[in-house]
Amino acid sequence: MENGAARTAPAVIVAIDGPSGTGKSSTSKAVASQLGLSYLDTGAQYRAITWWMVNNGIDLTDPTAIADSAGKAEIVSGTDPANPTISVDGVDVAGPIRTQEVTSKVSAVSAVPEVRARITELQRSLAAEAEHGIVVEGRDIGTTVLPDADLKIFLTASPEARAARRSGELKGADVQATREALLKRDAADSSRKTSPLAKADDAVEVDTSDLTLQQVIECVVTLVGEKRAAK
Ligand SMILES: Nc1ncnc2c1ncn2[C@@H]1O[C@H](COP(=O)(O)OP(=O)(O)OP(=O)(O)O)[C@@H](O)[C@H]1O
Ligand SMILES: Nc1ccn([C@H]2C[C@H](O)[C@@H](COP(=O)(O)O)O2)c(=O)n1
Repeated sequence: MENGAARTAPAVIVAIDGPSGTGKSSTSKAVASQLGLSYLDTGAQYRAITWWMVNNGIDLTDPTAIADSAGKAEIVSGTDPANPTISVDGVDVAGPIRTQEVTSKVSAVSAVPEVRARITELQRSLAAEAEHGIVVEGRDIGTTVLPDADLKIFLTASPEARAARRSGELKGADVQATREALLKRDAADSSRKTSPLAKADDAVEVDTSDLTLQQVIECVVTLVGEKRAAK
């Protein structure tokens, strides 16, 4: 659908969840662009708060210290799918939040209930402000952040496919080590007490292991079209 046509369609809220490397960001950004919707990468928000805590010397082995500083950083997300942005206290952190250090620490920070409450509030207000609708991707969007979303998708892929994708991105990183790191983060994200990574009962599960990115995008665009037609 052209963007002009999308503007006349009813606003739609799409939640896309799933483990790391299943294609959430790539799919969500493309679907939002194609349909004229806003786009929110919630993982970037958890990474941003983790980056702030690392930079401010917070002891990340101490959940109380994490909880005490959960409200201190000002996190701002730009929701244009053509130019998604993320800043902390006015500093563009799009690059720094992707370091190995932040990646290895984000699960510990995002497991703390006070952090989740703060970030969930931000996510809900961004979704409420999105005039034409929004695609929000993460781990708990369909189950917790936006339980009334019009469409919920849960993307999966085999650990092998996900590791191969990520190793390609990291230019020759060891596939086995990448696979272990992905599985370790998934285990931590799935086993935390507060809003763990989980498929909502009413989510559509899409296994992307043997699909091209384009096929996944087309599948989600079709599902959004069906939901809109039924509205
Ligand atoms: N269906 C697909 N086939 C092949 N490669 C894909 C597919 N989907 C995504 N990719 C590639 O896999 C990599 C990871 O995708 P993406 O960042 O969208 O995943 P993600 O689920 O958002 O991961 P994370 O949760 O870790 O941020 C990217 O390089 C992307 O281009
Ligand atoms: N809704 C969300 C989104 C992300 N997280 C946490 C768990 C992830 O390991 C981390 C980074 O996410 P990514 O950039 O890999 O998508 O953030 C979460 O707990 N809830």
